[in-house]
Amino acid sequence: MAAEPTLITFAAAGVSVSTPTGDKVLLEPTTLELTEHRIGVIGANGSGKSTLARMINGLVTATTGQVLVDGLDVAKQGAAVRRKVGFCFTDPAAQLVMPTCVEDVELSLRRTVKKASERRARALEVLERFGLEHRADVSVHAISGGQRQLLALAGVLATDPAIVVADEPTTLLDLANTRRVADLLFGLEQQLVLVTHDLEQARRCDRVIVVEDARVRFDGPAEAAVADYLASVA
Ligand SMILES: Nc1ncnc2c1ncn2[C@@H]1O[C@H](COP(=O)(O)OP(=O)(O)OP(=O)(O)O)[C@@H](O)[C@H]1O
Repeated sequence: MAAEPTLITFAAAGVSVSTPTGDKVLLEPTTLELTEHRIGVIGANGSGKSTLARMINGLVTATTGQVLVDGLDVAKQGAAVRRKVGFCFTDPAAQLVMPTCVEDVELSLRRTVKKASERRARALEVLERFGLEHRADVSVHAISGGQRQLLALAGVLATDPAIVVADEPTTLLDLANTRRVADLLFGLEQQLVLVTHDLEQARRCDRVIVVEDARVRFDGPAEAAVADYLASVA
């Protein structure tokens, strides 16, 4: 039997987010503690899902309240938090910056593997795990959209983060690649926070948060959450 994953705690206490000018509230005061293995976040476009997800690694800072990840204050210990949290963007182009696939994974490993030859070897191992070893020396622009998303995930997972936050990681993918990326995410031992419009993926989560108009509308078991969301758009 697979070992139980180590779950870290994301805790938001009275957290709200407003635009810098204060003219728009992006997240109403929210208190949450996320300790489940797989947590889904669903809701309409513009409801505030990404805002919530981005707070977990400090990409969005709370205007009020405190966000803790495994006891670390995101506002004060941002670098330590980001070492624990791997963030995967909807569009892999947002995180693929090196010319070739292997170089991009090597970039992720720069802090943890100091020796260049070891870094190359580790990056090649990571590519193999994702079925991309034959693309190692290919340009990141010359691989398919599905492969790019897998490569972006490979770069995130290469650093072995304690928690993986994925913001609509399959939105740009076809059905086969959607399944491949989703299976990979749901096969992770790490804690997963998954923002998604894919209700099948939401149903695979242990807990689902429904966001509506910058507030949590529902928070509970997957089936009940999906039913609540569907009712809200009926
Ligand atoms: N920096 C910002 N300045 C102003 N408005 C912002 C900013 N960031 C987000 N917003 C607005 O906040 C609202 C919530 O955005 P967010 O990206 O969290 O929504 P979402 O639920 O993830 O949407 P989608 O499903 O379309 O990705 C949107 O109306 C968005 O335009």
